[in-house]
Order: sequence, then C-alpha cells, then structure tokens
Amino acid sequence: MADPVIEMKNVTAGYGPTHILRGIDLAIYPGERLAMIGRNGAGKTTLLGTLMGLTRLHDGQVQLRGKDIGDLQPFRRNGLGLGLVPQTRDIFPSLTVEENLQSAMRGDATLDEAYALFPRLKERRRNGGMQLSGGEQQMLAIARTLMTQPDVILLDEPLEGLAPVICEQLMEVFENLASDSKRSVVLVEQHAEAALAFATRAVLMANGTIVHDGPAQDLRDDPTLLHRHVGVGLDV
Ligand SMILES: Nc1ncnc2c1ncn2[C@@H]1O[C@H](COP(=O)(O)OP(=O)(O)OP(=O)(O)O)[C@@H](O)[C@H]1O
Repeated sequence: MADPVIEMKNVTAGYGPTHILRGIDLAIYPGERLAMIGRNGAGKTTLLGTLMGLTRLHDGQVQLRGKDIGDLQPFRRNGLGLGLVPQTRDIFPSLTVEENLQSAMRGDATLDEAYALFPRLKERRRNGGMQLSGGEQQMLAIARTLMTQPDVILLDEPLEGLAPVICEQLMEVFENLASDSKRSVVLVEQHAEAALAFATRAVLMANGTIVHDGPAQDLRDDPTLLHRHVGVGLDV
C-alpha cells in the first residue's frame, strides 16, 4: 500500500484549554474515499479543523506526506494540498461568483475547471454570493476550495439542509472528484446512507474518539453496526 498522505498520531485537540478529541490515530491514503460519521457533537468538525490548523493541537502529531504540519497556519496547510469545504461555506457574500472563485485561485487553476464541474455557477457567474440559493452557495464553496488545487479535500456536511435533487447532483460531483486516483476525499456526513454509498472506508466517531474504522461495505451489509457504534441509523 502507498504511504499515507495524512497521518494523525495519538492526537489530543480542542478549543483553548478544552480537550475535544482524544487519542486519535488516523491514516488517510492517496485516492481514498473516506466517510466520517457520528452524531452531533461527536467531534467530526473538530477533527477536520485539527487537520487544517483551526483548532489547538494539545498533543500528538499531524503529518502531511510524512512531514509534521502541527505548527503550520491553515493557509500554509492549504498551500501544501489540504483543502477544507467548511460547514459554514465561507463564501464572500458581497463578491460575485466569479470574484469568489478568482480570489481563491492558486497555481494553474482555471475558471473553466470550476464551470465544467458546476455549469450552474457559470450561469450565475455575475451574481453576488448573497443572491445564490443554498445549493448554489455549496457549489461555490466546493469550487472555491478546488481553486486551491487540493489533493486532500475535506467536505464538512456538504449536504446539510439541501433539497434531495441538489444532494444527488453534489454526490455526482464527489464521484467526479474522487475519480482522480491521486485525490483523497473525506466526506463528513449526518446522511450516513449517502456517505456510505460513496465511501470505500468509514470512520465512526463518538465523544471525540474514533470508535470504528473499516470498509464501508461492512456497514452497508450490516446497518446495525452503525447503530451499535454511534447510535445512528442509515436514514439520519
Ligand atoms: N469553537 C468551539 N469552542 C468550544 N467548543 C466547541 C467549539 N466548536 C465545537 N465545540 C465543541 O466540540 C464538541 C465537538 O463538536 P464538533 O462540531 O466537532 O462535532 P461534530 O461531530 O462536527 O458535530 P456537528 O454535526 O454538530 O457539527 C462539541 O461538544 C462542541 O460543543
């Protein structure tokens, strides 16, 4: 197996002095499709924030391609290939779609790539961020992160609050992103069914710890495993 692109080793992390994550060991491999599932407050967002440098690392190591990144600022981690699509979307409401994309561009990223993935954004390119629907805002948030050319993309509950038809479109986009065998896609979701349909591997979290890590197929075959580990069903 290839070396992991991301490794968390015995990580304790949280906000200020508070410890939220405890004893996290996690390796993510190039090209992997990982689902991260757990109840509200389980620590999923905190784990993504710890990878990005948005929370305080109290103990343990965070490595990217074998190098310690635990002391690096979020923008440096982003420059090294880690991209987060935050739950809050964080688009600029006063800028147009195109300006939002341009402000995130790195390297040889092009608007055409974003518009090929999201034709809807091309139609809306002169509209302000504030004028977009929830689904369009999520598309823009994803496209903005892609403009930074990440090879690990972290998606924090991207389907939350969106209509089923938009969720289906976004799942197709995630399939498309994951078809690049060098890119790893981490999908944090409350919609366990959608996440497991996408993923090859599933990490289940509860109370700031990883309580299960294994093939997504095992959870698809036996949904009681999900319930047993994190107290959620497939239809949450
Ligand atoms: N900025 C913060 N300051 C202090 N505590 C926080 C902060 N953000 C989250 N927490 C706490 O950290 C714990 C884990 O929250 P986190 O957001 O990581 O969970 P989650 O699994 O992503 O859940 P959700 O689905 O609700 O986003 C919760 O107890 C939450 O109250």
